[in-house]
Formats: sequence, structure tokens, C-alpha cells
Amino acid sequence: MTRYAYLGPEGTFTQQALLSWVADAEHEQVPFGSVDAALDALRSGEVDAAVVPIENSVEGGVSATLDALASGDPLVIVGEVLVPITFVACARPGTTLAAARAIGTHSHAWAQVRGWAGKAAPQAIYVPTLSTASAAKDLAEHPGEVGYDVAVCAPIAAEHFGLEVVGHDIGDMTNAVTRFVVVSRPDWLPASTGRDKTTVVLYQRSDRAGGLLELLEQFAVRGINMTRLESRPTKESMGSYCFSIDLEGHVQDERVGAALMSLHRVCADVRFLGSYPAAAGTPISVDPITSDAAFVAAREWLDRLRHLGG
Ligand SMILES: O=C(O)C(=O)C[C@]1(C(=O)O)C=C[C@@H](O)C=C1
Repeated sequence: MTRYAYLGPEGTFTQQALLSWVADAEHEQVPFGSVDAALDALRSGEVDAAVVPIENSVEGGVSATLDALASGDPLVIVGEVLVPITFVACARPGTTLAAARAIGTHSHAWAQVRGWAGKAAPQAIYVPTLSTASAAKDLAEHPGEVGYDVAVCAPIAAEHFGLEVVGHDIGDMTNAVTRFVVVSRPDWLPASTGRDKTTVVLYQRSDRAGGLLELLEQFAVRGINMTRLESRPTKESMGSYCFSIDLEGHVQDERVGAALMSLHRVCADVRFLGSYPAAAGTPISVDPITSDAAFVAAREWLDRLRHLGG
């Protein structure tokens, strides 16, 4: 039975992602207090896989996940799940928004509701929590110890921890979506499906004019579309950055393989973070000049040239 680590406790959006990934398959769910703890448990072999948030349509990349995947023992992404995000504000019976002194929730959730909070409870300060569900759980179980009286979480968490909903559907943007990834130790490469993504982290050799352009053109000339590009500090010195990139295609695709080989030459380091089926979207359309057949024909042509005369 597969043991999955996830950002807990019960009732997080991450758990919703996990539930939709495993569907009815037999599995065990192991909640952790942070993304780092979930990925450490995967690295140590305590669990077989982990589900963690990586990107939100409103607030962007989840730095904790991007950084934990970019360093340490290698891990790979084997799948992704998109979860529509709907927030509620909840409290213990008797608390009103107008009287709330502080609101507790995960920092990514706060970024998605602060417009609402500014209008509904302008007097309330923000208190960060480890997850949206932990905000609800701690408020329900230790009201005197948490420094907030309203939690922002998923409707399911408010219900699970017996809190009263004082604000429905409070997200500043309708249609917010968070993307979660299923992570494994690097012993699993999902088969190519024709609608895949590949995630890599690129480390430049040196910071110089055109350096990033040189990396990106490896994708451009091979007809590879990028779906996410973020720079993250390497944490080694001020101004030192690496680039976290999602691109369309699978490492088994000739054009992706060729781009990665070039990057391996050009970069100080290329960290491969997996090829996996995209959660949504239509099959990737590939220009005939960057198709597998075109790469194979070009290689055969070169082989013939190299064998001229013997
Ligand atoms: O706190 C949770 O419920 C989570 O699953 C984490 C998380 C995130 O890190 O973005 C997931 C989805 C929401 O966008 C807000 C918080």
C-alpha cells in the first residue's frame, strides 16, 4: 500500500489534491506540519510519495516547495493535480467578523483573501499558520492559545473542526486554482502520454549579459513551450539565482532530450525534477520540424555523413 505524505492536518487543500490523485486506490495518508517535513519523510523512506502545493493562480509559486525540490537529495515529480480554491472564514460560535481581532491562515491563503479582509474586518491583524486547516484545528482545539479568533480555510475544514462559517466564498478572485505535485524518490519515470510536462531547475555558469536568453533559446529553437518560469535565490550569495521551469513535453521526446543535452553543456547544473502527465489541456501540438521523426531523420543523416568512405 502506498504511503502518501501531505501538508496536513486533515482538511487542507493539499489533502483534497491527494484524495483526487488516489481516487479509490488503497493508500495511507500521513499528515505533516510543513512541506519540508513531508519531503524529508519521503527522502528518508518513511513514506513512498508526497503531495505538496507548487503554484497558485493568484499568488504564484510556493517557494517552500520550489526550494525544497531544488536542493537536497534528488526527488522527482510524477504527477500534478489542479484544485479549485474556495475559502470560508470561520470562528467559534459567538464570534463575529466585526469583533474579530486577528485572522489566522496560511500565507498563500492570506494573499488570496486580504482584499476581502480589508473590507470585512479592517481592524483584524493577520496571524500566519502552517496551513489553512491547522488554523481551523488550533482555533477549535486551543482557542485560548492561538493569537486569532477567525480562521480562513476550506469549507470542509470548518465543518470538520466544528467551526461556524462567518464568511462564505471570500476569495478575492473567483476561479482561483492551486496546482499540487505528487513527488517520488527518483526511481519512477511516468510513461510519455503526448500531453506531458517536464520540470527542471537551471543553474547558470556565470551572470552575464544574455545568460538567461542563452538558456531559454534552447527551448525556443526546438519548439518547446514553457508554462512556468521563476527565478529563486540559490541562497549562496546576494544576486545568485537559479531558474525553475516547467515546459511542455516529456524527457523521452526527442526535442526535450536535445534541449536538456544542450542545457547540460551550457549550465553549471541542470536538476531534472521529472516528466509527468499534465493535469489539464489538450495534446501538445508539435511543429513537424521539431517532431521526434525530424530529430531521428536528422541523426540518421548525420550518421550517414560520418560513415562516408567506410
Ligand atoms: O493550507 C492549505 O490548505 C494548503 O494546502 C496550502 C495552500 C498553499 O500552499 O498554497 C494550498 C492551497 C491554497 O492556495 C492555500 C494554501
